[in-house]
Amino acid sequence: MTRAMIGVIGGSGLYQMDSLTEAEEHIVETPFGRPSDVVVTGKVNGTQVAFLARHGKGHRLIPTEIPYRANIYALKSLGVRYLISVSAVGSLREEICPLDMVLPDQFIDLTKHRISTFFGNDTVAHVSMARPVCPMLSDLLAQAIESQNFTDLKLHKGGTYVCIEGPSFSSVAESHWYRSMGANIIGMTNMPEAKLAREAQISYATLALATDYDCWHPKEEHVTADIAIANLMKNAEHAQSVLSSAISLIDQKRPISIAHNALNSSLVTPLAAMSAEAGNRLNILLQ
Ligand SMILES: CSC[C@H]1O[C@H](OP(=O)(O)O)[C@H](O)[C@@H]1O
Ligand SMILES: Nc1ncnc2[nH]cnc12
Repeated sequence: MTRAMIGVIGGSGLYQMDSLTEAEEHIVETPFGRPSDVVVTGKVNGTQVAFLARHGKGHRLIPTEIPYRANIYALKSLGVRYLISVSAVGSLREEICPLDMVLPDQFIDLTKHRISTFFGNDTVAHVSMARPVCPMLSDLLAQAIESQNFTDLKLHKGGTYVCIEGPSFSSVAESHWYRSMGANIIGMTNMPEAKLAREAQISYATLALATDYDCWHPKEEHVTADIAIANLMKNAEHAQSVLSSAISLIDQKRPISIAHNALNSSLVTPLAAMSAEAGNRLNILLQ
């Protein structure tokens, strides 16, 4: 099967990569089931990339239903070492306007119904999530955004993404509560995705695209799916050009990431003490 060092997970509004040539679709089976959709491999400016639509083509999966483990495992089994997550988010800050881009560097996980680890069943590991985003990868995304000279949006480097279970949007009280926690943006999908990427030793960074002001803002309309979707289309167009440029930069620089050897200091169960089945299951993550 074709291998790719760089992976892209496309969120709401981003169901394919326009710049991908020589596209091949792969139905990937994993010990954690099938991913959200086929993984599409192909070339962007000559660099091999693997793309996966997080909600499936046609947006069929609510955030709770997304097979996060299968998605990350499938990408890792295709050779992915750098993963760009593209996500629609609500803004929890006045200065982050709809259409702006944010490169979050922290997450708060408020999800309730998702399995957030590959471990268990005979294997124990505790990875560090102190710095969940790879700073070098995020810097390359920033360079790619700046190289586009967008005039209609701002880039915000850093910030905290609070991840809720959804699929309903928040109440006004919750929205104020997230602001009081110090969160800057809100979404429903980056957890447990970022945790699983770390367990799979994949460098992870999010390109967050603001669609709305959630519902805390005294003057702006409370978010609805229609409001978010109206901005998603413009955001997706911006994201396509950023991705092409970021992929070339990542291929040139291939930055070292703490994620790449995250399991060196985190695996508690010695490989020799695991069952053969558990060892095989984790083999891909350990590569
Ligand atoms: C259609 S707006 C709400 C939807 O968009 C975000 O998804 P993604 O991160 O995949 O772009 C948000 O988390 C919700 O799932
Ligand atoms: N306000 C919001 N809350 C949660 N997820 C979102 N995705 C886009 N806007 C959002």
